[in-house]
Amino acid sequence: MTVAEAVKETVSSLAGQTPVTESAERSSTPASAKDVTKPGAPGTRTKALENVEEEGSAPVIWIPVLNKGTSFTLEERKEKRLEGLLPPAVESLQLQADRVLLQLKEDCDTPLQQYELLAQVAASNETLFYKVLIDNITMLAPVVYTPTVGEACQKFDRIYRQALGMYFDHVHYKGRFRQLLDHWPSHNVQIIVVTDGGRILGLGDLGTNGMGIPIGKISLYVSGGGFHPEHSLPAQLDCGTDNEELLKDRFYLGNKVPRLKGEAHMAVVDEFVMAVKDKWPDCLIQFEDFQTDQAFKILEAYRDKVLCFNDDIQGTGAVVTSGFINGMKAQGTPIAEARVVFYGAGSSAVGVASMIALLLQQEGGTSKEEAFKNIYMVDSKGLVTTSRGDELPEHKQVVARRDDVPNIKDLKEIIAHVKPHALIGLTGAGPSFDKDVVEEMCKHVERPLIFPLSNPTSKAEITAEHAYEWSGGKAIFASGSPFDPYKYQGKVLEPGQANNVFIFPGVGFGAVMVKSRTIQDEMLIAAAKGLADYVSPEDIKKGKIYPDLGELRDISAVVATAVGEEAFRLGLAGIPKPQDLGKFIRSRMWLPGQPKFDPAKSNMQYENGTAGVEE
Ligand SMILES: O=C([O-])CC(=O)C(=O)O
Ligand SMILES: [Mg+2]
Repeated sequence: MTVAEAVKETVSSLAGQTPVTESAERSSTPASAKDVTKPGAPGTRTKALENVEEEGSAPVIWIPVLNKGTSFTLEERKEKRLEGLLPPAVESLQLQADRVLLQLKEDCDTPLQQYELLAQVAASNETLFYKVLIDNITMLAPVVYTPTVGEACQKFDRIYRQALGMYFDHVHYKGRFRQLLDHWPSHNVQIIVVTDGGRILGLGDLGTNGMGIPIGKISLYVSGGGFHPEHSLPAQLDCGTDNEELLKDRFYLGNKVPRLKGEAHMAVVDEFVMAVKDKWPDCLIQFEDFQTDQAFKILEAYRDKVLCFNDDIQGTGAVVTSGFINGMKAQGTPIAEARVVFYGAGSSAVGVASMIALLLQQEGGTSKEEAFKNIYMVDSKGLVTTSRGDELPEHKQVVARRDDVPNIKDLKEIIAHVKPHALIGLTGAGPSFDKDVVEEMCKHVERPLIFPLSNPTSKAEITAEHAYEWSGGKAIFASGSPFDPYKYQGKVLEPGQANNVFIFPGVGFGAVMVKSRTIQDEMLIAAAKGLADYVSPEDIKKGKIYPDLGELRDISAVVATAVGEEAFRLGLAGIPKPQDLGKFIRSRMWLPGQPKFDPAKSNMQYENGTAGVEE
């Protein structure tokens, strides 16, 4: 006798009735106890009951994007056949959120435990997850995102409970990616963050463990940018891994094959991009944490063809450009005169340098060559020059110095030679700005910009404490991972967070809402300026050059509007121009507990005279 039959027999004997029919029992009795998956356990995105499978729909409490859990009213429980599937209390979303907050505070000893708890909530009830995240973004961004997400990626295969996104596995499914996309339950995906795990933060090749990054970025696209969760998709390209430890790890979840290189790698990326464009032509693809060479190749291949950008090259480029604009204001240095030393010459460093050079071009009316004259890149061999005798990869050739600079290797000596206004660390290598380096910076500029941007915290080039102590409290400090405020001689100094989280949610939302065909660097400069203007002149004078993360939603609305405006200016937007673009953007930002935006119910006015009709 199967479990289902046993249950039926018990039910009918208790009720003194003939056995209930299959259809009459379908919302209460599992066909097989083995098949029943509790909400939040693996497999809930799909079907868990045999009879449900036949009918093609699972109870709504098992679909994370639709589940409201104990918030379903008695009427809804009746209508959706949920009676008996929930405890009696009908709770508000706020009360549900209070419970999660209590659990986060009282039941979790470490940020990683909080990460795991939140992942569990996300896997069963996305509305609740986003309510908690949005209302507590300052406290929880460091949990779902940098720096805790770094640890979560390192341990992804150990703490794994839920897929939470899609995996494009080249070993088993190459040639079938388009078909795989049809398995994703949402029919309208507007934003995808994709990685191949090749260079996760400053932690190197983490293979499929890198999936934590798309999941974390997507949670900020929704909480910070305003996308509806149903319109978002975290994606992992499994291209193998060269990480020896993972290859030996019995829990590792990816294919244990060497990482694809060159054309074979590009073929997998290409199949993915083409599949997405075929299924969701207006969807934005954000490339994330690919190895430097591949990151540039991928960006060059698609930047003018499809709606996409690379967050490490362009997102980081824009966020640092924003801090640079405000930092120069705080210093009183005209932008066109500012000299910048980059410690590191990977994708992010070259991305930031190129973005700052574009700003210098725009502001100073200079040529590209002229703009690059104020930029000095340093890699493991010292100053990057065309004359130092090694063969430079393409991305370094753009930023290599062509003039007659000496071949210096030591960072302190380079600073003594260049006398920079800003020192930007993007090595991914950990502490490297020592006391001598900071003191040398201070010899030439009253308030030097010191930006240790490598993530997570352990990879930062210098801590806030050291930067403030060694500069006598003078440094204008911003880091990629958050640092706590620091008390220097009785004065509380607030480190800024120069993380692309201030840029990507707004850039993505703005570009998608105006249906931009592509994303151009001018749009990222517009984002950088929008972010820079968000900070008040009084704060800038005090050395506070970035806003607070607590304002992320409002910041993203401002960034999205600036990006949308620029898309219209460049002739890339695919909708008529709304009379009030800011209002248009804000009206579309989703909040938990609210229905999806319905264009039919909107009465937006457009510059071309149309009204009401939107998409
Ligand atoms: O994820 C972050 O915090 C910023 C980023 O893109 C990186 O470090 O690769
Ligand atoms: Mg990144």
